Amino acid sequence: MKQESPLFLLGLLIRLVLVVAVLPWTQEHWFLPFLTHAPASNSLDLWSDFVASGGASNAFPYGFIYVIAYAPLTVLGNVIAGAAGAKLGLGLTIIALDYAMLRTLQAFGSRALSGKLLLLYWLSPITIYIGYWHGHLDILPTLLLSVSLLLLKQNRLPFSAAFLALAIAAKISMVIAAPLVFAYLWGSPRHHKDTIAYIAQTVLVFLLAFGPSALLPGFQSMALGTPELQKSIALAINYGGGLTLYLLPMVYAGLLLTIWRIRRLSVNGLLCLVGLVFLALYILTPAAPGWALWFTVFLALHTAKSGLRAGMLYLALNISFVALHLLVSTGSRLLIPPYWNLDELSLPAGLVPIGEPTGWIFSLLAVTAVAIAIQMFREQILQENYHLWTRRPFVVGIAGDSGAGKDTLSDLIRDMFGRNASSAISGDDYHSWDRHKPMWRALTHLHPNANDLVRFESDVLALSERQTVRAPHYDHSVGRMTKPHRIEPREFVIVSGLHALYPHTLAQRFDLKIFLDMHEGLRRYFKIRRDVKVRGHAPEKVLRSIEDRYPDSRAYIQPQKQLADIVISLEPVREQDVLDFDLPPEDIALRIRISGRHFDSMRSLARLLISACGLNVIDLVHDDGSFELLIEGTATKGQIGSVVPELTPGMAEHLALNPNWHADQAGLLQLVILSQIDRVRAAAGGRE
Ligand SMILES: Nc1ncnc2c1ncn2[C@@H]1O[C@H](COP(=O)(O)OP(=O)(O)O)[C@@H](O)[C@H]1O
Ligand SMILES: O=C(COP(=O)(O)O)[C@H](O)[C@H](O)COP(=O)(O)O
Repeated sequence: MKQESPLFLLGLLIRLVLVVAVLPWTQEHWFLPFLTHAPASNSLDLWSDFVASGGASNAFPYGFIYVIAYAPLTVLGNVIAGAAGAKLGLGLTIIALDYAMLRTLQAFGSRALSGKLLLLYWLSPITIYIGYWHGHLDILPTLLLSVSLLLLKQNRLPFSAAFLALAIAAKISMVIAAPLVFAYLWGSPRHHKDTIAYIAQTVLVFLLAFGPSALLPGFQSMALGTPELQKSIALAINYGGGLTLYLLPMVYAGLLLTIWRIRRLSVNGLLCLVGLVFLALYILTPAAPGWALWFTVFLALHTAKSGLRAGMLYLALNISFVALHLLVSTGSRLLIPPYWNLDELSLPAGLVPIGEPTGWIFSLLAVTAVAIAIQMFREQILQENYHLWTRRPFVVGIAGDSGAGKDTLSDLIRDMFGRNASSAISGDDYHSWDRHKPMWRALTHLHPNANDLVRFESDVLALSERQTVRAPHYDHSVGRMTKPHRIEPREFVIVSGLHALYPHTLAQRFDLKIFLDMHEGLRRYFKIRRDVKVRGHAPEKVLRSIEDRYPDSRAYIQPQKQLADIVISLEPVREQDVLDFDLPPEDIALRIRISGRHFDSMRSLARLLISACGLNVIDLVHDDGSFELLIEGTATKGQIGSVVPELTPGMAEHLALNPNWHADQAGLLQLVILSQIDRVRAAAGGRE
């Protein structure tokens, strides 16, 4: 075991002492007799055989998943050392599963959370009470479900589905988590298409894992006939006249609707909702103490990420839970002197309560649980930055002169987030006339009046409000308007165009405003090569149009630079390279010059580019707080991708499953934009 920290050793010591020194009533009267009888059973129907041998009819309402997990060490211990060995074997199995649970929780969070989870989970009075004093075996389904959610976070969907199925096969009540997982997948752009397959895999593995037990009469009567499922409607408001309001189903439906409303839930948000569902199940039904473990793992994770107030609430919940169940649930008896029977404690007789003391304690527990639920929902769902700006798209505006690289940068951004999470709209599609119209003798494309900026602005605003638009389309290969095309609203909307930042009301709507201020010689090089080779123009016509457009560029394009959050310029390292229009672009070494006002986000990028990619990065911070960053050198796609987790840890769930990172300055531009989007995310109230 890797956890040598004092807190871990303390938790392990407490567990070992309790395993040795106390015998829980549930284990003594139910679980140990059933598990030690299993080898003697002469049929697969362990449950019928056990009852026929005089065992309790409700001793082990669990299927083969539980038997496979808990029987080996229990039976081995029984063979070696009789009842004491069986108890030790079962106790060690619970500790092993508990340790796996701790490691799974630590895998969810960053390293900083590992220490907190030792305190919040490994030393939680709830987890110790349930597993070692009350003796319930709920750690198994809880662990299986948590592993399923961790695999989901790691995008390993088939394995996640399998573990979800095993969790439900282990404990049917776990099924209430399944619709939440399915709704998360359905609302996620990166996993939407995998939802049906995930559900099918879950059902298939469940049938394989649960089927063998479910076919056995003994299991049916012991496990399926129990009143457990009835408990889910136990708390109801009866209005009379046959009208009853079932509270748990109502709360559950509300949480499911929350996922539907949020559209793009993060895994953190899903974990929070699963924890809330289990918390509601515990508070709104006469739940067995073991059910509290199901929500405790999620509350521990939330508390580890939250602050002191969450910690105090979590402590109050733990204390009230243990106090309540020491009074109302079976416990243990001591196996060492003075051999006290502690399986049922009660308050001192002299205490004259007002009402039921346990009622007061349970009410305190319920109030604490509701307070935690509200805080979790607020912090992990409402405030969680994912929700803040997945309610509306994140809109990036890119302006610049003709040939400055607007469409190229738009594609580079979409390569990071994926086409199913990003949409693009181009100002070129809003030219007022086709290429060969006589109007172009009076106006250039750079003049605002030569473009339908009213419709351009209206369509961009519609997309930013999550409305689908039918945009016009200008086909550069033929030089005229063709069939309009649908643009769906996605999480990221990339707006590029000569006048993208020109309408002030439009510029205010952008979350990130970029101006491309390409080196003039390089721009001419790129524009001539593109307009001649791709758009079919004559070289002399392109050169003439560059000159003719210069006044409009100064009047309408360049002023947009002032509105930009960041100005990006591409420059040739060797000026003479761009004079040779026949020189292939890949032979031209480029340098990126960035200027803006938010240098902090650029500082961490600069540091990473130097350390991880060995690039030459010079940063200049001016007296007015603005900065310039010069980046020169080459980087492989692998280096670009390797920088991302450290540069923008909070962006992981927004990126495509397999982002298309580019090499060299195209990849560097991707990192610059990603770090700027992350900066805006953090400023919008995000954390991490
Ligand atoms: N960062 C870049 N790296 C390499 N080539 C670029 C880059 N930006 C633009 N180009 C090239 O310059 C030409 C014009 O780019 P484009 O994106 O069409 O500009 P705009 O959309 O601003 O008119 C294209 O041929 C493109 O390949
Ligand atoms: O200046 C531009 C704007 O496009 P961009 O910013 O992409 O250069 C183009 O010349 C016009 O769109 C007309 O296109 P065409 O020259 O094909 O008629």
